[in-house]
Amino acid sequence: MLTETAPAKINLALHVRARRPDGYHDLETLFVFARDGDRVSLADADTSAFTVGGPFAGVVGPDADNLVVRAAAAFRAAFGIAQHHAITLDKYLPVASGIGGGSADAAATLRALARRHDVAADDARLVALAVGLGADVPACLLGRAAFGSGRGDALTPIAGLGDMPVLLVNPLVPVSTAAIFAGWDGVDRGAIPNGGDTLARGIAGRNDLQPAAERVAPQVAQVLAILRERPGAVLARMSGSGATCFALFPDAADRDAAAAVVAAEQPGWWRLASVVA
Ligand SMILES: C[C@](O)(CO)[C@H](O)COP(=O)(O)OP(=O)(O)OC[C@H]1O[C@@H](n2ccc(N)nc2=O)[C@H](O)[C@@H]1O
Ligand SMILES: Nc1ncnc2c1ncn2[C@@H]1O[C@H](COP(=O)(O)OP(=O)(O)OP(=O)(O)O)[C@@H](O)[C@H]1O
Repeated sequence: MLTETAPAKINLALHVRARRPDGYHDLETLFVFARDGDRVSLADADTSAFTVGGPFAGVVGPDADNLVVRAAAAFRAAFGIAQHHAITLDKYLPVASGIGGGSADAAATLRALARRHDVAADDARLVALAVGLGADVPACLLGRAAFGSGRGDALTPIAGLGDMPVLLVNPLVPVSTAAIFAGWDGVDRGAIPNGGDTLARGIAGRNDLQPAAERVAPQVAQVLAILRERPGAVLARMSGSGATCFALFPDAADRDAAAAVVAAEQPGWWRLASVVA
Protein backbone atom coordinates (compact mmCIF):
# COMPACT_ATOMS: atom_id res chain seq x y z
CA MET A 1 0.00 0.00 0.00
CA LEU A 2 1.38 3.41 -1.05
CA THR A 3 0.13 6.58 0.61
CA GLU A 4 0.54 10.19 -0.49
CA THR A 5 -0.65 13.33 1.30
CA ALA A 6 -2.57 15.80 -0.87
CA PRO A 7 -1.66 19.07 0.88
CA ALA A 8 -4.01 22.05 0.83
CA LYS A 9 -2.93 24.68 -1.70
CA ILE A 10 -2.93 28.31 -0.62
CA ASN A 11 -2.75 31.29 -2.99
CA LEU A 12 -0.81 33.85 -0.93
CA ALA A 13 -1.66 36.34 -3.65
CA LEU A 14 -3.80 35.91 -6.78
CA HIS A 15 -3.79 38.62 -9.45
CA VAL A 16 -6.13 38.22 -12.40
CA ARG A 17 -4.69 40.00 -15.42
CA ALA A 18 -6.85 39.26 -18.49
CA ARG A 19 -9.60 37.12 -19.95
CA ARG A 20 -8.29 34.73 -22.58
CA PRO A 21 -10.03 33.52 -25.75
CA ASP A 22 -9.96 29.91 -24.42
CA GLY A 23 -12.33 30.70 -21.53
CA TYR A 24 -9.53 30.85 -18.95
CA HIS A 25 -7.86 33.90 -17.40
CA ASP A 26 -4.21 34.91 -17.33
CA LEU A 27 -3.16 35.24 -13.74
CA GLU A 28 -0.20 35.61 -11.44
CA THR A 29 -0.13 33.78 -8.16
CA LEU A 30 2.14 32.80 -5.28
CA PHE A 31 1.42 29.15 -4.48
CA VAL A 32 2.33 27.73 -1.08
CA PHE A 33 1.26 24.45 0.54
CA ALA A 34 0.07 23.49 3.99
CA ARG A 35 1.54 20.41 5.65
CA ASP A 36 -1.94 18.82 5.97
CA GLY A 37 -4.61 17.83 3.50
CA ASP A 38 -6.38 14.85 1.98
CA ARG A 39 -4.79 11.40 1.72
CA VAL A 40 -4.60 9.09 -1.30
CA SER A 41 -3.70 5.39 -0.83
CA LEU A 42 -3.08 2.90 -3.59
CA ALA A 43 -2.67 -0.89 -3.85
CA ASP A 44 -2.47 -3.27 -6.81
CA ALA A 45 -5.83 -4.97 -7.58
CA ASP A 46 -7.47 -7.29 -10.13
CA THR A 47 -9.96 -4.60 -11.18
CA SER A 48 -9.93 -0.83 -10.77
CA ALA A 49 -11.68 0.27 -7.57
CA PHE A 50 -12.21 3.62 -5.84
CA THR A 51 -13.37 4.32 -2.28
CA VAL A 52 -13.87 7.68 -0.58
CA GLY A 53 -13.77 8.12 3.19
CA GLY A 54 -13.18 10.95 5.65
CA PRO A 55 -15.37 13.82 6.86
CA PHE A 56 -16.17 15.22 3.38
CA ALA A 57 -16.72 11.84 1.63
CA GLY A 58 -20.43 12.59 1.23
CA VAL A 59 -19.99 15.74 -0.86
CA VAL A 60 -17.41 14.84 -3.52
CA GLY A 61 -19.92 13.79 -6.19
CA PRO A 62 -19.95 10.77 -8.51
CA ASP A 63 -16.87 8.55 -8.78
CA ALA A 64 -16.59 8.95 -12.56
CA ASP A 65 -16.10 12.74 -12.16
CA ASN A 66 -13.57 12.40 -9.38
CA LEU A 67 -10.21 13.84 -10.27
CA VAL A 68 -8.53 10.84 -8.58
CA VAL A 69 -10.29 8.43 -10.95
CA ARG A 70 -9.59 10.68 -13.95
CA ALA A 71 -5.92 11.03 -12.97
CA ALA A 72 -5.50 7.26 -12.58
CA ALA A 73 -7.17 6.53 -15.94
CA ALA A 74 -5.03 9.17 -17.67
CA PHE A 75 -1.86 7.76 -16.09
CA ARG A 76 -2.62 4.17 -17.12
CA ALA A 77 -3.40 5.26 -20.71
CA ALA A 78 -0.35 7.53 -21.03
CA PHE A 79 2.12 4.96 -19.67
CA GLY A 80 0.43 1.83 -21.10
CA ILE A 81 -0.09 0.28 -17.65
CA ALA A 82 -2.26 -2.88 -17.63
CA GLN A 83 -2.12 -3.26 -13.84
CA HIS A 84 -5.34 -2.17 -12.04
CA HIS A 85 -5.31 -0.35 -8.68
CA ALA A 86 -7.60 -0.02 -5.68
CA ILE A 87 -7.45 3.64 -4.65
CA THR A 88 -8.76 5.15 -1.43
CA LEU A 89 -9.27 8.88 -0.95
CA ASP A 90 -9.59 10.20 2.59
CA LYS A 91 -11.31 13.57 2.16
CA TYR A 92 -10.41 16.04 4.92
CA LEU A 93 -10.51 19.27 2.84
CA PRO A 94 -13.84 20.91 2.08
CA VAL A 95 -14.97 20.55 -1.55
CA ALA A 96 -15.05 23.48 -4.01
CA SER A 97 -13.28 25.65 -1.48
CA GLY A 98 -10.30 27.37 -3.16
CA ILE A 99 -7.63 25.21 -1.56
CA GLY A 100 -7.37 22.89 -4.53
CA GLY A 101 -8.77 19.76 -2.90
CA GLY A 102 -9.54 17.97 -6.14
CA SER A 103 -6.36 19.25 -7.78
CA ALA A 104 -4.25 18.15 -4.80
CA ASP A 105 -5.91 14.71 -4.90
CA ALA A 106 -5.20 14.37 -8.64
CA ALA A 107 -1.56 15.34 -8.10
CA ALA A 108 -1.19 12.92 -5.16
CA THR A 109 -2.66 10.15 -7.33
CA LEU A 110 -0.12 10.87 -10.09
CA ARG A 111 2.70 10.90 -7.50
CA ALA A 112 1.58 7.57 -6.00
CA LEU A 113 1.24 5.92 -9.43
CA ALA A 114 4.63 7.31 -10.50
CA ARG A 115 6.23 5.78 -7.39
CA ARG A 116 4.50 2.44 -7.98
CA HIS A 117 5.52 2.26 -11.64
CA ASP A 118 9.01 3.80 -11.38
CA VAL A 119 8.24 7.00 -13.25
CA ALA A 120 10.39 10.00 -12.22
CA ALA A 121 8.43 12.65 -10.32
CA ASP A 122 9.53 15.32 -12.81
CA ASP A 123 8.88 13.21 -15.95
CA ALA A 124 7.53 15.57 -18.65
CA ARG A 125 4.68 13.14 -19.44
CA LEU A 126 3.50 13.34 -15.83
CA VAL A 127 3.51 17.14 -15.97
CA ALA A 128 1.55 17.01 -19.27
CA LEU A 129 -1.09 14.79 -17.59
CA ALA A 130 -1.32 17.29 -14.73
CA VAL A 131 -1.90 20.20 -17.13
CA GLY A 132 -4.78 18.29 -18.74
CA LEU A 133 -6.49 17.66 -15.39
CA GLY A 134 -6.83 21.28 -14.24
CA ALA A 135 -5.09 24.63 -13.92
CA ASP A 136 -4.00 23.96 -10.32
CA VAL A 137 -2.83 20.36 -10.79
CA PRO A 138 0.73 21.17 -12.05
CA ALA A 139 1.34 23.38 -8.99
CA CYS A 140 0.03 20.62 -6.71
CA LEU A 141 2.27 18.09 -8.47
CA LEU A 142 5.28 20.34 -7.87
CA GLY A 143 4.06 20.64 -4.28
CA ARG A 144 6.36 23.44 -3.22
CA ALA A 145 6.21 27.22 -3.12
CA ALA A 146 6.08 28.58 -6.66
CA PHE A 147 5.20 31.63 -8.72
CA GLY A 148 2.49 30.72 -11.22
CA SER A 149 1.55 32.59 -14.39
CA GLY A 150 -0.48 31.89 -17.54
CA ARG A 151 -3.47 29.79 -16.42
CA GLY A 152 -1.53 29.22 -13.21
CA ASP A 153 0.37 26.32 -14.75
CA ALA A 154 3.61 28.08 -15.81
CA LEU A 155 5.62 27.59 -12.64
CA THR A 156 8.84 28.97 -11.17
CA PRO A 157 9.93 27.65 -7.73
CA ILE A 158 10.36 30.34 -5.07
CA ALA A 159 11.48 30.30 -1.42
CA GLY A 160 8.80 28.94 0.93
CA LEU A 161 7.60 30.23 4.29
CA GLY A 162 9.61 27.78 6.42
CA ASP A 163 6.74 26.07 8.29
CA MET A 164 4.96 29.28 9.24
CA PRO A 165 1.83 28.65 11.33
CA VAL A 166 -1.42 29.06 9.38
CA LEU A 167 -5.11 28.86 10.19
CA LEU A 168 -7.52 27.94 7.39
CA VAL A 169 -11.22 28.72 7.85
CA ASN A 170 -14.13 27.86 5.58
CA PRO A 171 -17.76 28.82 6.26
CA LEU A 172 -18.83 25.60 4.46
CA VAL A 173 -20.42 27.36 1.51
CA PRO A 174 -19.24 25.65 -1.71
CA VAL A 175 -18.12 28.12 -4.37
CA SER A 176 -17.78 27.34 -8.09
CA THR A 177 -14.42 28.46 -9.51
CA ALA A 178 -15.92 29.17 -12.96
CA ALA A 179 -18.69 31.33 -11.44
CA ILE A 180 -16.22 33.41 -9.45
CA PHE A 181 -13.96 34.03 -12.47
CA ALA A 182 -17.10 35.04 -14.41
CA GLY A 183 -17.77 37.65 -11.70
CA TRP A 184 -14.32 39.27 -12.03
CA ASP A 185 -14.75 42.93 -13.06
CA GLY A 186 -12.21 42.78 -15.92
CA VAL A 187 -9.89 45.39 -14.40
CA ASP A 188 -6.17 44.51 -14.48
CA ARG A 189 -4.82 45.92 -11.21
CA GLY A 190 -1.21 44.99 -11.96
CA ALA A 191 1.47 42.41 -11.33
CA ILE A 192 2.60 40.80 -8.07
CA PRO A 193 5.54 42.90 -6.80
CA ASN A 194 8.93 41.33 -7.42
CA GLY A 195 10.87 42.73 -4.47
CA GLY A 196 11.30 41.09 -1.09
CA ASP A 197 10.82 37.55 0.16
CA THR A 198 7.76 35.41 -0.53
CA LEU A 199 5.86 36.61 2.56
CA ALA A 200 6.55 40.28 1.76
CA ARG A 201 5.41 39.75 -1.85
CA GLY A 202 2.28 38.02 -0.60
CA ILE A 203 1.45 40.82 1.81
CA ALA A 204 2.01 43.42 -0.93
CA GLY A 205 -0.31 41.49 -3.27
CA ARG A 206 -4.07 40.91 -3.44
CA ASN A 207 -6.68 38.30 -4.24
CA ASP A 208 -8.56 39.80 -7.18
CA LEU A 209 -11.30 37.16 -6.90
CA GLN A 210 -12.22 38.20 -3.36
CA PRO A 211 -14.87 40.83 -4.32
CA ALA A 212 -16.65 38.37 -6.66
CA ALA A 213 -16.53 35.65 -4.00
CA GLU A 214 -17.92 38.01 -1.35
CA ARG A 215 -20.88 38.72 -3.63
CA VAL A 216 -21.60 34.99 -4.09
CA ALA A 217 -20.79 34.05 -0.48
CA PRO A 218 -21.11 37.01 1.92
CA GLN A 219 -19.72 34.74 4.67
CA VAL A 220 -16.24 35.28 3.14
CA ALA A 221 -16.25 38.89 4.39
CA GLN A 222 -17.35 37.64 7.80
CA VAL A 223 -14.50 35.10 7.96
CA LEU A 224 -11.96 37.74 6.94
CA ALA A 225 -13.26 40.26 9.49
CA ILE A 226 -12.66 37.74 12.28
CA LEU A 227 -9.23 36.62 10.99
CA ARG A 228 -7.91 40.17 10.44
CA GLU A 229 -8.59 41.07 14.07
CA ARG A 230 -6.67 38.16 15.55
CA PRO A 231 -3.56 39.19 17.49
CA GLY A 232 -0.36 38.28 15.65
CA ALA A 233 -1.96 37.79 12.21
CA VAL A 234 0.44 39.16 9.58
CA LEU A 235 -1.80 38.37 6.60
CA ALA A 236 -5.47 37.36 6.33
CA ARG A 237 -6.85 36.70 2.85
CA MET A 238 -9.05 34.42 0.75
CA SER A 239 -7.37 31.56 -1.16
CA GLY A 240 -8.11 30.84 -4.84
CA SER A 241 -11.76 31.37 -5.76
CA GLY A 242 -12.84 30.89 -2.12
CA ALA A 243 -14.52 30.48 0.15
CA THR A 244 -11.59 29.27 2.31
CA CYS A 245 -9.60 32.08 3.93
CA PHE A 246 -6.24 31.84 5.65
CA ALA A 247 -4.34 33.77 8.30
CA LEU A 248 -0.57 33.54 8.82
CA PHE A 249 0.95 33.87 12.29
CA PRO A 250 4.70 33.91 13.08
CA ASP A 251 3.75 32.41 16.47
CA ALA A 252 1.89 29.06 16.75
CA ALA A 253 0.30 30.13 20.06
CA ASP A 254 -1.36 33.10 18.30
CA ARG A 255 -2.66 30.72 15.59
CA ASP A 256 -4.11 28.38 18.20
CA ALA A 257 -5.71 31.27 20.10
CA ALA A 258 -7.27 32.44 16.82
CA ALA A 259 -8.58 28.92 16.13
CA ALA A 260 -10.19 28.86 19.59
CA VAL A 261 -11.92 32.21 18.94
CA VAL A 262 -13.26 31.01 15.57
CA ALA A 263 -14.49 27.75 17.15
CA ALA A 264 -16.29 29.68 19.89
CA GLU A 265 -17.85 32.31 17.59
CA GLN A 266 -18.70 30.06 14.63
CA PRO A 267 -18.75 26.41 15.70
CA GLY A 268 -20.21 25.36 12.32
CA TRP A 269 -17.25 26.63 10.30
CA TRP A 270 -14.44 24.31 9.18
CA ARG A 271 -10.97 25.05 10.61
CA LEU A 272 -7.50 23.64 10.00
CA ALA A 273 -4.49 24.70 12.08
CA SER A 274 -1.37 23.78 10.13
CA VAL A 275 1.94 25.17 8.92
CA VAL A 276 2.98 26.44 5.48
CA ALA A 277 6.21 25.03 4.07
C1 LIG B 1 -8.34 30.06 -8.87
C2 LIG B 1 -7.26 28.99 -8.69
O1 LIG B 1 -7.64 28.11 -7.65
C3 LIG B 1 -5.94 29.66 -8.30
O2 LIG B 1 -4.99 28.73 -7.88
C4 LIG B 1 -7.07 28.20 -9.96
O3 LIG B 1 -6.70 29.02 -11.02
C5 LIG B 1 -8.25 27.31 -10.31
O4 LIG B 1 -7.73 26.12 -10.76
P1 LIG B 1 -8.61 24.81 -11.02
O5 LIG B 1 -9.68 24.69 -10.00
O6 LIG B 1 -7.67 23.67 -11.24
O7 LIG B 1 -9.29 25.27 -12.35
P2 LIG B 1 -9.88 24.40 -13.54
O8 LIG B 1 -10.62 23.23 -13.00
O9 LIG B 1 -8.83 24.20 -14.58
O10 LIG B 1 -10.90 25.48 -14.09
C6 LIG B 1 -12.20 25.68 -13.59
C7 LIG B 1 -12.77 26.92 -14.26
O11 LIG B 1 -12.19 28.10 -13.66
C8 LIG B 1 -11.96 29.10 -14.63
N1 LIG B 1 -10.52 29.42 -14.67
C9 LIG B 1 -9.59 28.63 -14.04
C10 LIG B 1 -8.25 28.97 -14.05
C11 LIG B 1 -7.87 30.14 -14.76
N2 LIG B 1 -6.59 30.54 -14.81
N3 LIG B 1 -8.80 30.91 -15.37
C12 LIG B 1 -10.12 30.58 -15.32
O12 LIG B 1 -10.94 31.29 -15.87
C13 LIG B 1 -12.47 28.55 -15.95
O13 LIG B 1 -13.80 28.99 -16.11
C14 LIG B 1 -12.44 27.05 -15.72
O14 LIG B 1 -13.38 26.37 -16.52
N1 LIG C 1 -11.13 14.47 -5.44
C1 LIG C 1 -11.99 15.49 -5.43
N2 LIG C 1 -12.16 16.23 -4.32
C2 LIG C 1 -13.00 17.28 -4.33
N3 LIG C 1 -13.75 17.64 -5.37
C3 LIG C 1 -13.62 16.93 -6.50
C4 LIG C 1 -12.74 15.85 -6.57
N4 LIG C 1 -12.80 15.36 -7.81
C5 LIG C 1 -13.69 16.11 -8.49
N5 LIG C 1 -14.21 17.06 -7.71
C6 LIG C 1 -15.19 18.09 -8.15
O1 LIG C 1 -14.44 19.28 -8.42
C7 LIG C 1 -15.13 20.45 -8.00
C8 LIG C 1 -14.10 21.43 -7.41
O2 LIG C 1 -13.64 20.93 -6.21
P1 LIG C 1 -12.23 21.31 -5.57
O3 LIG C 1 -12.33 20.96 -4.14
O4 LIG C 1 -11.13 20.75 -6.37
O5 LIG C 1 -12.26 22.88 -5.79
P2 LIG C 1 -11.39 24.03 -5.22
O6 LIG C 1 -10.96 23.70 -3.84
O7 LIG C 1 -12.17 25.29 -5.42
O8 LIG C 1 -10.14 24.00 -6.14
P3 LIG C 1 -9.29 25.19 -6.73
O9 LIG C 1 -8.68 25.91 -5.59
O10 LIG C 1 -8.30 24.41 -7.54
O11 LIG C 1 -10.24 26.03 -7.54
C9 LIG C 1 -16.18 19.99 -7.00
O12 LIG C 1 -17.41 20.55 -7.36
C10 LIG C 1 -16.19 18.47 -7.07
O13 LIG C 1 -17.45 17.95 -7.42
